[in-house]
This record gives sequence, structure tokens and C-alpha cells, in this order.
Amino acid sequence: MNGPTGLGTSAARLRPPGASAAAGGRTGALPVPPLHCPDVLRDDPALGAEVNDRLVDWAEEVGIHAGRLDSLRVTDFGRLMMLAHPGTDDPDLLLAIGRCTVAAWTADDYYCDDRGAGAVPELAAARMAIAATVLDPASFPAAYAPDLRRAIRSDPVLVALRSAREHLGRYATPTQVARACREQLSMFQAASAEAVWRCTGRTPSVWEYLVNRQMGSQAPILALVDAGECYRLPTRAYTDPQVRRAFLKAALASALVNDLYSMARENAGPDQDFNLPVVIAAEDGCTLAEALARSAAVHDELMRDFEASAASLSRLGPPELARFLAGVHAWLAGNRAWHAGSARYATTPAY
Ligand SMILES: CC(C)=CCC/C(C)=C(\C)COP(=O)(O)OP(=O)(O)O
Repeated sequence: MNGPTGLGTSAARLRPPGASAAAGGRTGALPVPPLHCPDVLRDDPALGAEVNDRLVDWAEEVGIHAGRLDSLRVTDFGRLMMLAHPGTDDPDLLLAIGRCTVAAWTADDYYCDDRGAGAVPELAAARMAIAATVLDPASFPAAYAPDLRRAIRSDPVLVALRSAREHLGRYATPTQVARACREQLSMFQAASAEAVWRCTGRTPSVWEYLVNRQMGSQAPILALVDAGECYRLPTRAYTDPQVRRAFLKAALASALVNDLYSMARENAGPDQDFNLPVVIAAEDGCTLAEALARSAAVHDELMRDFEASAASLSRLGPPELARFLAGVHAWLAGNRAWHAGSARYATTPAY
């Protein structure tokens, strides 16, 4: 039976039994259920390795993951790029999107999730607000502008975000860059909200969690599917409400794949990191194994809805829309395959 679902009604919910490392509840033994998700369209390990090496070099250059570059390397974001963007063989282009991906993931780790990397959940919202000014540059009074410039220069996460955004501008149109930045601002907002749950020890309702996860999905990278193949989806099509609905379903499905594969890692950490199975287990009072199955069903519903919408929208829209939606579908396949293989999400977390 579902519990109360209004905003704020779950303030007293705690981690479900078995979800906490402290309670001895490492959940690594629970396998991810089979998911409704297509197979990847290409697997070119050499291309993935080249992109990954160059991503790690860039991370070292901008100063992120200092002392932890090996963990970044085995996470293998280069492989994610290669699997998720099968429409291009160009390592430079994959590197440009890869830098944005690594910068976004790093901001989330360094500001919100990973205390070992300096995350302080109480400061997450304030730090994310500063990060937002890198994506949508602040226009400041002269007396204070040097302070902001100094702050950006001295924080490797901000340097990475700025570098990634500037580099993307060489491969994507201003409209595509603006689109990705807008999606990323939503992601920052969602990460800030999640940090509040962590600080207050409050587990959100399932619907509330889903609202936040849709905003905190991989949408900033999905929005670059056309840039990754050097064509441009017209703005009219990207912003069409029906296309938006389909796109957001795909984005949420991709984030839920992360939740399912990341649960062992997240539940083993010192803080409760939120993911759909944990939130469902808390709300429904079920085991994590059952919550995993229910989460997979939510994922599958989103995927099927996306596929049905994509099929009809592709018949109605301009040719670029059919190509874009097919690209999103391929991206989802790459995202799942990467999560299944990355050392970051290994059943016994690799780091
Ligand atoms: C590529 C991109 C814009 C990612 C931003 C969203 C994001 C950081 C995730 C979807 C990952 O979420 P989460 O913090 O749960 O990731 P981990 O499980 O810690 O890898």
C-alpha cells in the first residue's frame, strides 16, 4: 500500500532496513533486473580508449580528480561516449561531449555526493549557484567581478565546467550549447535539492524523487545527440511540447538506469545517496529486492512510452527529428551498456 504522498509528508521516513552500510546492508548482491532497453549499435574499444585517455589528460590539466585519476580512468567515460554516440567516429567530437559529461559528473561528486572529494552537502546549493554562473556567465558590477573570476579560477570543478563549455562551442552551434547549458542548470538545481534531503535526513516521496530525478538526469548530454552527429535539430522541434515530453521520459529512463546500477555503490557509502529503489522501499515498506523490480518496471514503462512517442513523432516531424529520436534511443542503449560494465558501478564498488 502506498503511504502519504503530499509534499513534506515523508519527513519522518528513514532509510529502509538493509539500505545502509552502517546496518550491514551492502546491496551489491542484488542483480539489476533485465531492462527494456535496446542493444548498442557499435562497440569500438579502441575509439573508446582513445577518448578516455584524452579525457583523463584533460582532467589532469584542469585539476579535477587530482590524486584520483586512476578512478576516473577505470570509470571510462570515453567508453560511454563511444557507446552512446554511435553516429560518429570522430574522437575530437566525442571528447568535446565527454568533457561536458565528466565536468557535470564531477560537479555532482565534488559538491554533493563524495565527501572524500570535498563534498559538503550543506554547501552544495551555494556551490551549484556559482557553477551556474559558469554556464550562464554572470554580468557583474565592476567592483565584484574580480572576486568571482578568482573564485572560478581557484576551483578545479569550475575550471572544468568552463573549459568543457568553451570547447563544446567549437563543435556545436550556440543554440546547441545554450540548450545543453539550460539542461545542466536544471541538473544543478536537482542536485541542490537532493543535498537538502541529505542534510535534513528526509527521504522524499517517490513522486517527489521522480520530479527531481527528471531534472537531474543526463539530459544535458542527451541534448547534444544532434551535435554529436554534426546536424542540428531545429529549435522548433526541440521545444515542441510533445517532443519535450518524449525527451524527458528518455532522460528520466537514463537516470533510472544509473539508479539501478549505482545502488550498490550508493548504499555502501557513509551518507544515504538517493536512488529510486531506496525511495520505493521506504514508501512501500518493501524489500530492496522488490523495490529494484518495481524500479525496473518504472524504467520499462518510460522506455516503452518514449519508443511509442518517438515512432509517431518521427513520422510527423522534420527528418532531423526522426534522426534525433533515433539518436536518443541509441544513446539510451549506450548508457545502459556502459553502466553495466563501468568499474564505478561494479557489484563490489571498485573505489
Ligand atoms: C552527464 C550528466 C549531465 C550527468 C549529470 C547527471 C548525473 C550526475 C547523473 C545522472 C549521475 O547521478 P548520480 O549522482 O546518481 O551518479 P552516480 O550514481 O554517483 O554515478
